[in-house]
Amino acid sequence: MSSVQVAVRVRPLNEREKLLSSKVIIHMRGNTTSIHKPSSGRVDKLKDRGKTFSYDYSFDSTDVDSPTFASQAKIFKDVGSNVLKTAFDGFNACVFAYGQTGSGKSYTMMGHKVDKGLIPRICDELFLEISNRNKSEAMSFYTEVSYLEIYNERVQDLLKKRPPCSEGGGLKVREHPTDGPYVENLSKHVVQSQSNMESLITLGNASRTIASTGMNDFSSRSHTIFTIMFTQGLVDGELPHERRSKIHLVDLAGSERADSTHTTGTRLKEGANINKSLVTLGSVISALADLAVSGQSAKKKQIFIPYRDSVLTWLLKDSLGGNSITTVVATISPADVNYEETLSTLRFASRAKNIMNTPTVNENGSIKVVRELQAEVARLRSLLAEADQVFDGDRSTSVKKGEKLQFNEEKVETLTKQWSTKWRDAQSVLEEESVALRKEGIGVILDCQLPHLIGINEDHLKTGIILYYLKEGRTWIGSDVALCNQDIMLSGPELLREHCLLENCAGIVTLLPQDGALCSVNGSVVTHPCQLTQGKHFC
Ligand SMILES: Nc1ncnc2c1ncn2[C@@H]1O[C@H](COP(=O)(O)OP(=O)(O)OP(=O)(O)O)[C@@H](O)[C@H]1O
Repeated sequence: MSSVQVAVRVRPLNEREKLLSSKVIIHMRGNTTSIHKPSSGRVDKLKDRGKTFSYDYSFDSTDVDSPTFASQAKIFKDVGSNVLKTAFDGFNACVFAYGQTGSGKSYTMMGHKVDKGLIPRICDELFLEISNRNKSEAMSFYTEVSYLEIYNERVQDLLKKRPPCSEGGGLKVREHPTDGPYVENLSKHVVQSQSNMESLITLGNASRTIASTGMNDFSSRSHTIFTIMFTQGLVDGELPHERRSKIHLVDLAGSERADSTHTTGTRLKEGANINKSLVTLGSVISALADLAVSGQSAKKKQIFIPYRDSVLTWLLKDSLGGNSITTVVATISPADVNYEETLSTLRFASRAKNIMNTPTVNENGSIKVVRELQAEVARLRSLLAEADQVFDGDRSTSVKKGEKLQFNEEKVETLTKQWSTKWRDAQSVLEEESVALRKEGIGVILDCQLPHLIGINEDHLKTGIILYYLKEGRTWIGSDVALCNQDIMLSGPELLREHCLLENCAGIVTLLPQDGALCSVNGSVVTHPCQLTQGKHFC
């Protein structure tokens, strides 16, 4: 069992709060956070209106010159590095940022280019650690990411263009009998470097639903979940090991109050949906907290956790009360004008502390079987050795044990081989640089982030489709009788020996037809250099 870790972070006063001459009502000391109610008169002043909460971390980011200032690097050191340790140990991890609109959730999770937040720092450190471990251990790694947003209770893939939710383009959430809730058809991208990861983050962020509200000029109007699926493989002696972990990094939309955000129309509808999932999140957290304190009592059986009441809680089911090591970062404003919202966030964070999760190391099931068989092999071997020393006259028992031993040994060998082949295949996908085949429904989808050509035979009765991956530099296309070797060899009546060449310069591909060669793009004949883009039909 592991309790949810809770951190609270207070940001500096913003320009609006300064214009309103707001007072700072948040004070942090060690792990505690105190809030003081803004006074409205002399009588108020006489009462002690301060409330103090204790958390795992209280991060004070109000004043960059203060010796206790909590920078982005400090948040990563205390929260992010723990996430990575958890993942390398084979557990699932989750961090989610919760707080009022404009309180610093996106700043904490994503940050800015020059002041990176948790997500980019975790990704950078992940690849740094992978390269360190690659040097010293016989280990290999396989990393995939997905990025989604939940907008108006619909799930949208941020890494793949699909019809907008308003046109019925939302993805479906389903439940796997053992792996739990998942998003059907959500794209997963194989990532092999930090720069690869950075491009995907930039791509996803550009697709987020953001708008200006009264509280924040760049307010996130959706909840986002950035997920890293991380697998480690190792053959230690004869024994294979495979551990998988999922890291969910969640940036929630802000809790709204129509009066403070001056919302109307679309923004109001968004606000209602954001509130719906945040209210459900609050109910789930309260129910889980009750569950943790109810021990073995009869009341425990009556506690219902309303995960299914919102898409957000349904997808985060495992991170809340399940198989994950989870951290909540509650972000708050220091200003007196936000007293009510801030107090409500601090109370939410306090309740979240009570949640108990049950993280377990995620091992590949077939490898568990190999381990158990190995243990059985060792046991049978020692029984046979004992029987040889003290011959008890019962040969048939020894023969049976010997046969079982041989059977188990063969099974261990076969399963180990099967796993090694599967793992090697996964690794070769990485080597082929981001080219991956994915089953989708009854079809197969090709994910390729590099420039490529797909060759379709003119004879429609032939079913072979060839993928030509376009390397950086020049790719020559011609016939097999050309004077110099052609990279792509085709055949056909009008094909010249050296027909054309494709020049790939940092992902920009230009077609250069040779003199007299018949080339066409989207049905128009091309005789001069022409830039090709995704989806063009080139003959
Ligand atoms: N710790 C901090 N230090 C400096 N600036 C901060 C900090 N936290 C937030 N800010 C600034 O405050 C503004 C609002 O922050 P941010 O967009 O992260 O809020 P949010 O909670 O994600 O809001 P929303 O829910 O509306 O998306 C941004 O301009 C951000 O740069």
